[in-house]
Amino acid sequence: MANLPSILLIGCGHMGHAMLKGWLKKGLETSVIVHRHTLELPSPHQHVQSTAEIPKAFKPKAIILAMKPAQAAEIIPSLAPWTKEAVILSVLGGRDLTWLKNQFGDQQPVVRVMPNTPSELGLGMTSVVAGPTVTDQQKQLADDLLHAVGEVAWLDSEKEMDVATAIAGCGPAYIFLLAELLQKVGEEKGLSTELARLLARQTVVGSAALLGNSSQESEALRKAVATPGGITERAVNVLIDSKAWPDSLSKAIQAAADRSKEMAS
Ligand SMILES: NC(=O)C1=CN([C@@H]2O[C@H](COP(=O)(O)OP(=O)(O)OC[C@H]3O[C@@H](n4cnc5c(N)ncnc54)[C@H](OP(=O)(O)O)[C@@H]3O)[C@@H](O)[C@H]2O)C=CC1
Ligand SMILES: O=C(O)[C@@H]1CCC=N1
Repeated sequence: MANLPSILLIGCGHMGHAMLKGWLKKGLETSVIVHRHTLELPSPHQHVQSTAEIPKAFKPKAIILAMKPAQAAEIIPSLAPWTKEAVILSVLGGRDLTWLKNQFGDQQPVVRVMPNTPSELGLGMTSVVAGPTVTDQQKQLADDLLHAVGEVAWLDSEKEMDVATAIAGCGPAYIFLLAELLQKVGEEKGLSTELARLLARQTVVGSAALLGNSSQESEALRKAVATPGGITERAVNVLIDSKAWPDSLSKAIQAAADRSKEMAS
C-alpha cells in the first residue's frame, strides 16, 4: 500500500470527506482532521473539532484547505503554527494563487487544486497549478496525494483553471443531472418510478464504466449505439443540434467558468 504523507485536513464536508476516504483506502500516514461534527476515524488518524485543538507538535507535510471559499479567510490565520514546513493544497473553488498569497504571505508554498467527488472511489479528476515558491519535492508530494485519488492534470497556466473547474470540478453534477432527467422523463412517459430510476441509473453507471474501460473515443462509443437509420439516431439528432446540447453545454460551462473567475478574490 502506498505511504502517503501526513496531512492536516481543514474542513471535511462533501469534498474533503471524499478525498479523505480515498486517501484512507490508499494508506495515509498520521493525519489530523479538523471537522466541527462527529467523525469516525481509524487509528492513528486524529479528529479535532477546531484548529485550536490541533496538537502543536504535529508536523504535517501538507495542509488541505477544504472549507467553503467564504469560510477560509477567517480560519487561515489560526493555521500559522503548522504552515512553516508544509505545502498548502487549496481546494477552494475560484480562490486564485494571488488571493492565497495575500492570505499566507509571499513565501508560503501553495498549490491550487480542483478535484471532484469521484475521488472517494479513486476515480477523481484533479486539475492543479503550483505557486512560485513550491519546490519540486512538494510538487511530487502533491502529485502523489492527488494521484492516490484519481487522475491529475498539471495546468500550463492558472488561466486554464476556471474552465477546468467548470468541466471537471463541477462535472459530476452534470452527469447526476442527466441521470435525474432520464428518470424524470421515463416517469413522465408512463414508467413507474422504480423502473425509471433503475433504467436511468444503471445506464449512466454502465456507460461511464464502458468509457473508462475502453480505448475508444467517446464519439466512437456513441456511434456504436446509434445504428444508422435506427432508433438512437433519432434522439441523437435532436440532442446534437447546435441549438440543443452543444449550445446549452457551452453556455453552462461558460457560466460556471465566469463564476469561478468572479470568486478569485
Ligand atoms: N463539492 C464539490 O464537489 C467540490 C468542492 N470543491 C471545493 O471544496 C470546498 C468545500 O466544498 P464542499 O465540501 O462542497 O462544502 P461543505 O460545506 O460540504 O464542506 C465544507 C466543510 O468545511 C467545514 N468548515 C468550515 N469552517 C470550518 C472550521 N472553522 N473548522 C472546521 N471545519 C470548518 C464545514 O463545516 P460546517 O458544516 O460546520 O460549516 C464543512 O464541513 C469548497 O471550497 C469548494 O469550492 C472543489 C471541488 C469540488
Ligand atoms: O460548486 C462549487 O462552487 C464547487 C467548486 C467545483 C464544484 N463545486
